[in-house]
Amino acid sequence: MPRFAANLSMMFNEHAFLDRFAAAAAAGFPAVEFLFPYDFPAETVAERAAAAGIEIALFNLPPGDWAKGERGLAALEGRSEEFRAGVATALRYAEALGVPRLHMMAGNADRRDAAAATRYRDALAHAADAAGAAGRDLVIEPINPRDMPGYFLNDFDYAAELIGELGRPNLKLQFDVYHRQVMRGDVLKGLEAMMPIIGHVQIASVPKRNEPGTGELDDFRIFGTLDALGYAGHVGCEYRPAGETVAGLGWLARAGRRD
Ligand SMILES: O=C(O)C(=O)[C@@H](O)CO
Ligand SMILES: [Mg+2]
Repeated sequence: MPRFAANLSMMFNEHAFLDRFAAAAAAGFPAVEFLFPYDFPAETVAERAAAAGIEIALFNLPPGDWAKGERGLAALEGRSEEFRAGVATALRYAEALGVPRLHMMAGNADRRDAAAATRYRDALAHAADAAGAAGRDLVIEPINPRDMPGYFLNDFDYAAELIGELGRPNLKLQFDVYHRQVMRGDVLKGLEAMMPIIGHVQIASVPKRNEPGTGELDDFRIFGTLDALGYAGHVGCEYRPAGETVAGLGWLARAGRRD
């Protein structure tokens, strides 16, 4: 069975953010992930995770003004100083929280705009190098245009090409099964082909983005494939519980039973 990480931005929303670490641990998760820790001092988040005895698998670099619709700064014009400050902040949090990898969001920009593509590439090289110097991985995630219209990184092959071209050993792909299925399908072959560059996996049912096992894919077969491919990283459970979080965890018991 893969190492599941509860996504605290979507799951356990019955509790305040800092209480979700203990709730996830009590529900049997060995790890968590979330969008952003920056509303709280790093030391406070670290204390809550340590008290719950739970590992933090991943969080994102600061995204710009999320409430105003910004979804990362990397490809945006005139924001490189803010982007670089965000990289430093994220690495400070990663150190305090003992987090091995960070997700760099791209921002809303047109991938066919050569200037935006150059900005994205430069930002990626900078963030990967800074993360590498701090002993951390950096991951990038193609996101489907239905959920995030206008998002720059909306193609798996493009992401894989960039990772290959930049050639940083700590720069990897975040393979979100939900986005892959919405954009392209061919999930099992995609996992197989991209496994050498995959640094993090996320899962949710398609199309409702609820619990695994409730949508159009055989999510349990996907878990088996990840095991068969030797994937040793985390699988982030980035889904919106259809009801109360714990009441919807039957899928986790079933994944453990492999039936
Ligand atoms: O939306 C997703 O999928 C994510 O993984 C987030 O980190 C970015 O919004
Ligand atoms: Mg995702």
